[in-house]
Amino acid sequence: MEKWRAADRLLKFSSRFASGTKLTCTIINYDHTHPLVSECCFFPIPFYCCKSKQGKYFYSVATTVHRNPLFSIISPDDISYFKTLLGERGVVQDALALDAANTDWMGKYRGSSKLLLQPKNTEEVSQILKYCNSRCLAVVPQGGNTGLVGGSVPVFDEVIINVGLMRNILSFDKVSGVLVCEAGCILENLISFLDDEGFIMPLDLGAKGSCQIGGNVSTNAGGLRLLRYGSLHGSVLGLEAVLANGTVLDMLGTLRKDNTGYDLKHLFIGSEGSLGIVTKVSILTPPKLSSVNIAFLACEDYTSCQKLLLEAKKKLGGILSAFEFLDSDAMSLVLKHLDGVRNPLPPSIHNFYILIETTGSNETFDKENLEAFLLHSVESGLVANGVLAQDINQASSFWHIREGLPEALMKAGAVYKYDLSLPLEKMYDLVEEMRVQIGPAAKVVAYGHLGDGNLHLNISAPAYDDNILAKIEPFVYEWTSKNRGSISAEHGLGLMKAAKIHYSKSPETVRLMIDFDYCVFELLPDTSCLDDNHSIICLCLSA
Ligand SMILES: O=C(O)CC[C@@H](O)C(=O)O
Ligand SMILES: [Zn+2]
Repeated sequence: MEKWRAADRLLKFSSRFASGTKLTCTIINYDHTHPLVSECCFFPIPFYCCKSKQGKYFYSVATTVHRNPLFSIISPDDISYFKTLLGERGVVQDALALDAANTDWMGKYRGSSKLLLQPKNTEEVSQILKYCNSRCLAVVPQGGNTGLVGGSVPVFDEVIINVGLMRNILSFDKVSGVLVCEAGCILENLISFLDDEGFIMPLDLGAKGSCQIGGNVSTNAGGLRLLRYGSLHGSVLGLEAVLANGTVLDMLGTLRKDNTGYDLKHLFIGSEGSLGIVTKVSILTPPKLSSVNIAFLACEDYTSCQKLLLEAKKKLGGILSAFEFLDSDAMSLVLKHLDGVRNPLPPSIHNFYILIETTGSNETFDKENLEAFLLHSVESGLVANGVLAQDINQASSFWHIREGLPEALMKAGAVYKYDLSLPLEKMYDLVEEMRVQIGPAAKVVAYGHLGDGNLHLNISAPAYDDNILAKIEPFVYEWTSKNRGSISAEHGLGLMKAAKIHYSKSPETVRLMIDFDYCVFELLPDTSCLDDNHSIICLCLSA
């Protein structure tokens, strides 16, 4: 009987979910003979919790190809209900718009939703969720759909709820620097609003032109300024969220200090929409500092990059606002595939490139400080070559090299993306070992936020190929786990890594997450559980 334990546990969990909850399940290292899992081992499978007419809960499993017939299909009555609730504009059934919403930014994950809903306020979000819950309609929350791990698109035909029409800035307090806004605000719009007010967002990332702040918060997006301003767990002072059953949770505080009980907002930051839909956010923003300086440097070895980071922290201190790196393969790729990009340090290609940004309030001092740092780094042999941006255009051309990498990779062909946190001293060992592991079949391209230990390991190949994938995984996850890294530094788990959580979280931690979610939220989030044999059963809430 031992061998049925994983499946039994799955069954036990299923009775805990609200009827209509759709889950994705992957069973790893488990006996293939159980009827439940025999056909679906090693694949994420949709898993539905249903309520029978007698009120008894049961589960039903479909393969990745077949949709579970027990799960409700959108009916004309549902459409009428949503049109009455949201108006024509809020109910999108147009094929082109749906295709865009069903497909992730990389074109790698694709759902088949027939319905996209666009609520205009929290009450509408609440009504939608209450209705979908009662009708057994699966939903998937979506922001700007810029995610890289398949977390923002439907797995099958879930109703997509996009809060993009909820884009009002509700208040801004100059003295405290607290901005309160709706979840659908585009990050770049918030950045320019704050710029006019003399403030900045503590968050900046390449996808700023289309990502939404609700999605940023739900995925705990890291980005380029984390080194200076910390993670969103520090900057987000409050939020409002709607649970799967329609309950609105008002946690929209604007206070820096509030020690009254558990700080529940933190559960929503980074929970990838699994606990509910974030509808409003209050965020602490720092004042804009007048002097921004950027240097683009080259190092010949990874040890020098690490030493340079330490020196930068010591010599530039509080004004250091970014420390990004790319290796020579990343540089070659960006030069080849992005129009108008040129190497600021011609003519030769160096092994590593570092972008250092300082942000301060004393223009003369800050510039001289960075110049002196650069000079000293060249003299001491840490830096092979370097250049300081002379104007804003040159500064943005430096940033373009780093921020343009995801786009350059897309242009180069197929790409396998890994977003890892690793101890700094080990980080580049993985890249080198991966090169040996992969051989000539693909290019291993490394870049990332060196200042906060976040490596973006990208494997670029002419086309997707299972043989290449088999060389990458589970090697990359095992390596990361062995070195006590995280398999998701800032992109989240999504569909890509929901089943891999055990590489970064202990069985006890994962089990606590699940038990907690059941007790408090009466649902299961995008997470995993372990059976008693330490096989992994991963469950990922889509509704
Ligand atoms: O392309 C990637 O792997 C990382 C994307 C993004 O997080 C970045 O830092 O540019
Ligand atoms: Zn990043």
